[in-house]
Amino acid sequence: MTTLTTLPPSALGTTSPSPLVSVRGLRVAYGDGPLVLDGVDLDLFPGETVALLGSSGSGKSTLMKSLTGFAPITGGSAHVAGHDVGTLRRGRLRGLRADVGQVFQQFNLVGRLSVLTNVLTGALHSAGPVNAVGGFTGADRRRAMELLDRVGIAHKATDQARTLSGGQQQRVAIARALMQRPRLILADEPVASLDPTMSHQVLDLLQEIARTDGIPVLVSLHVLHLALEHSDRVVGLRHGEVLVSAPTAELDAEQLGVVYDDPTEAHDQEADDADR
Ligand SMILES: Nc1ncnc2c1ncn2[C@@H]1O[C@H](COP(=O)(O)OP(=O)(O)OP(=O)(O)O)[C@@H](O)[C@H]1O
Repeated sequence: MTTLTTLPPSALGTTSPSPLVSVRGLRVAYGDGPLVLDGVDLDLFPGETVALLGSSGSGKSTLMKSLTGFAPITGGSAHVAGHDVGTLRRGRLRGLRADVGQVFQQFNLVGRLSVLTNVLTGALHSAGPVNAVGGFTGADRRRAMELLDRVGIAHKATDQARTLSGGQQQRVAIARALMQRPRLILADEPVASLDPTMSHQVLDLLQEIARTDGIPVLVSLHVLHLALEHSDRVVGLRHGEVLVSAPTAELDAEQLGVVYDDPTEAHDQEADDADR
């Protein structure tokens, strides 16, 4: 089995920033079950987009959940924006989760609410109970509109979210994540429900946000060539272990085949994507 690991460019040189996320020897098991993550190391640096690849069941979602305290850490450590996730008690998890913007495959918008209100709900992560009840401020509304403008759908602000296309809904979800002023963005299969054109647009947007705002973006993807086109670094998981961690520019589809149970899986995905 081949393990391909090189340091990210941002980790080289004397002026390199500290990682915002630092995971070492992470082990996760659900209940009495087997280890789902087995000794995972991961660093995420400001401004980089890291694609997370692996077969179904390899542990991609679990790794993301472990960064927000939603997965049972049984060994090793995960530090996220200054939080030591494995040691946080329930009350402190709120602070961690306010620092992490999340984007999901099914967008997770409230369909009957307006696009603008959906974006505003991102502000609730940092609001205390009084603010949450008291409504949103004018400054909140202005910021939400600016974010909708940034993601290209300000003209849809008053529409019900359920009336938007999938690609538009995912843009709303990204604006909502930005509303909470995240220090990290986790995107779990954000384009799995989108056509190829929309997929490229959404991934371009995430990469632009990472670069412009200096926020690390960790994005799990099933389609290999999307990872090669839209990331600065690739981390490949297989059966809960990191087999590949290298700058995207140093990788090709052949090398990434090692992360799949069936090496042809990677190439089949590209054919599937082209057929859609
Ligand atoms: N809440 C849970 N309880 C028990 N087992 C779980 C739970 N969540 C995930 N698992 C198991 O952990 C393993 C990894 O699952 P995970 O969802 O992290 O994989 P994945 O790589 O994200 O897969 P996919 O690409 O299909 O989303 C699987 O064997 C899964 O059955």
